Amino acid sequence: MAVLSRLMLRFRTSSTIRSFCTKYSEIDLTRAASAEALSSALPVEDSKEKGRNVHWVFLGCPGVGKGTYAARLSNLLGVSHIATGDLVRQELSSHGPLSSQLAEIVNQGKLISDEIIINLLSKRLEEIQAKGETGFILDGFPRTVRQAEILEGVTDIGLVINLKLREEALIAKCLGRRICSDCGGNYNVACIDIKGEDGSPRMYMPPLLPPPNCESKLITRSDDTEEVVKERLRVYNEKSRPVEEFYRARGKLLEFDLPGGIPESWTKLLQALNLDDHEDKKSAAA
Ligand SMILES: Nc1ncnc2c1ncn2[C@@H]1O[C@H](COP(=O)(O)OP(=O)(O)O)[C@@H](O)[C@H]1O
Repeated sequence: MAVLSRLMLRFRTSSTIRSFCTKYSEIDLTRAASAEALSSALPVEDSKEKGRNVHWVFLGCPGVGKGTYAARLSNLLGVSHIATGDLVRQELSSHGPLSSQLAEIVNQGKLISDEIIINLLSKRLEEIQAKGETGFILDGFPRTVRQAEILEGVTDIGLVINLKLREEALIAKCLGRRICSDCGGNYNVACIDIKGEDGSPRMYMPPLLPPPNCESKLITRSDDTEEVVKERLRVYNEKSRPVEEFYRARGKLLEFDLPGGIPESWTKLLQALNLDDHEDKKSAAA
């Protein structure tokens, strides 16, 4: 508890918080800045039901496929998938008081402040708790060592899966990403075929094309331009790469090199997680 109080104190008195207090008076900053908010929103553990104790995190560069595999795994284990990038995009589309400031940060490829992201995450965790759920898979959080410390102070993360892919494939995947503006389906028009060099295997990822009824409704994320993707990769290396080390040092990091497209990678990921005998795996992949 003392550790948590110290974290909260540091969190509350930082200059970032003070500047946001002045700038974004619309949001409840005491709550936003409080690790306590996150702590109280976290579901209470109950080991009796399947997946309820899963408190896992997906790490990895932009475009690596965190969303795809976190969603499939959540489906398989019957727990909530919480993607902080989706929470940010929801906030943007709500056209609330924070929207224009957030849009500027996201479209520059920068990170949202810890306090705003924790505020959004706390609200989502409260919704999950209200539904009586206790397990979750986080995707896109933590993204800084500070966020990791705050999370570590309020819950015990069991496993951190670090997805890895070569940088040229990451850029191609981000640029090929498409979303159906009608059904929200995620697709990718990139066909990635990278020849193996120096003993590394060939990397082949076929496109994930939309069904005919989505074809005319495809949109691209505003931060998926080449310039912004490169900045997001730079920011990942600067701010999020140390988070890998944070969890490696605690023996929680599972490194996973994606071998290729979704079917092959999903099968190998389940093997790495010792979930390959899971009875529901076929339906989860649907
Ligand atoms: N934990 C976080 N901390 C700060 N900013 C975040 C966080 N999660 C998401 N964001 C913001 O939302 C944007 C989109 O996030 P996400 O969809 O996870 O992107 P990516 O494809 O780069 O992994 C990020 O570039 C960042 O501006």
